[in-house]
Amino acid sequence: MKVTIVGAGAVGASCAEYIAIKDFASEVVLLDIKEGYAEGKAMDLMQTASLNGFDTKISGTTGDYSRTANSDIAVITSGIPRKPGMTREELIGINAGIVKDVAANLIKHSPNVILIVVSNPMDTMTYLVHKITDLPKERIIGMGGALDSARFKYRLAEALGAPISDVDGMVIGGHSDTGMVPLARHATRNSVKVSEFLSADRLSQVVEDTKVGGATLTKLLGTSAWYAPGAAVSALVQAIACDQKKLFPCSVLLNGEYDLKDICIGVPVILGRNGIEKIVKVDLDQAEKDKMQESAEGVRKTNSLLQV
Ligand SMILES: NC(=O)C1=CN([C@@H]2O[C@H](COP(=O)(O)OP(=O)(O)OC[C@H]3O[C@@H](n4cnc5c(N)ncnc54)[C@H](O)[C@@H]3O)[C@@H](O)[C@H]2O)C=CC1
Ligand SMILES: O=C([O-])CC(=O)C(=O)O
Repeated sequence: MKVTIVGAGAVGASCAEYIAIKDFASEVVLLDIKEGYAEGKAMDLMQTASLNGFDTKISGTTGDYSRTANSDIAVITSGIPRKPGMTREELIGINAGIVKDVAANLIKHSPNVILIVVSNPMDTMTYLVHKITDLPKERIIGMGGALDSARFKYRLAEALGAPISDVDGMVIGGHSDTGMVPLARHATRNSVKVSEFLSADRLSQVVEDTKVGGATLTKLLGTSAWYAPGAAVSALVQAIACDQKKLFPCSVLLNGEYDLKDICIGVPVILGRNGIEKIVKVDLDQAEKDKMQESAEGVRKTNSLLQV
């Protein structure tokens, strides 16, 4: 199993580290445009192999896509992150050009690749990759919901005073400060609805804290987060590589599902060796449906800025 990660920055390197530690891939190639950067990150990570006990071979290259040839899975983490006070949508001007170029290069050398798009604004970048490539839609996956759901579980556990392993919950919708739709009505503590433990006010605080999860960390760190994003990407890569048939919310191209068409937005999917193996329909009530449509409007507004 060969995995390429383009963009050896904070998220790309974190993702490579988690993939290596989980030890399911034979090879990880890091590629960056900054001279020597991917090579340096790869060497540093390889020097953790004997300490962390993995056999995954990690290598780095400055811009040589021939080294990525025949990748099974490729992750796009190239592009600029936001600074405090910015929205993800403001990154579109620079990141659209980068993602376009990177996706074309990856597919040229690995026509059978499954692409995971991470660069922001992620739903729009995922849509862009659909527009400019002819990869089947099952092989283009945007990562956002897996991370947002992990943050939702963190906030739920905090409010409940419970261990995170007791908590389950999912976030669908757009990966943006206003567009996320945390499914609070469906969240559980060991099968019991969280509304049995939390007041409506406390639960809506959890929802709001979840939606601004990325912005909160960007303010604290001066740039956006990388550990949880890297872990979330590695979980998707593992689900595909190991044919796990796991369910994650991912940004995928919809054709009528959730009453949406010609848009990439977060919905629950089953991930396996073929990429997106199924889009899962969750029963939403009217308020949740309305939030999903509102979220889609926001994503469409950003999509309209694309020049494709
Ligand atoms: N979808 C999600 O849930 C998340 C998305 N992100 C996004 O991921 C992206 C990366 O974030 P960080 O790793 O923190 O940024 P970073 O600045 O640490 O790393 C980005 C890397 O991309 C490289 N790069 C730029 N243009 C390139 C090109 N044409 N080819 C190859 N490499 C290129 C840069 O040299 C840099 O090393 C950002 O757009 C950020 O907003 C970050 C966290 C979560
Ligand atoms: O907040 C950001 O800009 C990066 C990101 O998408 C996240 O951490 O959720």
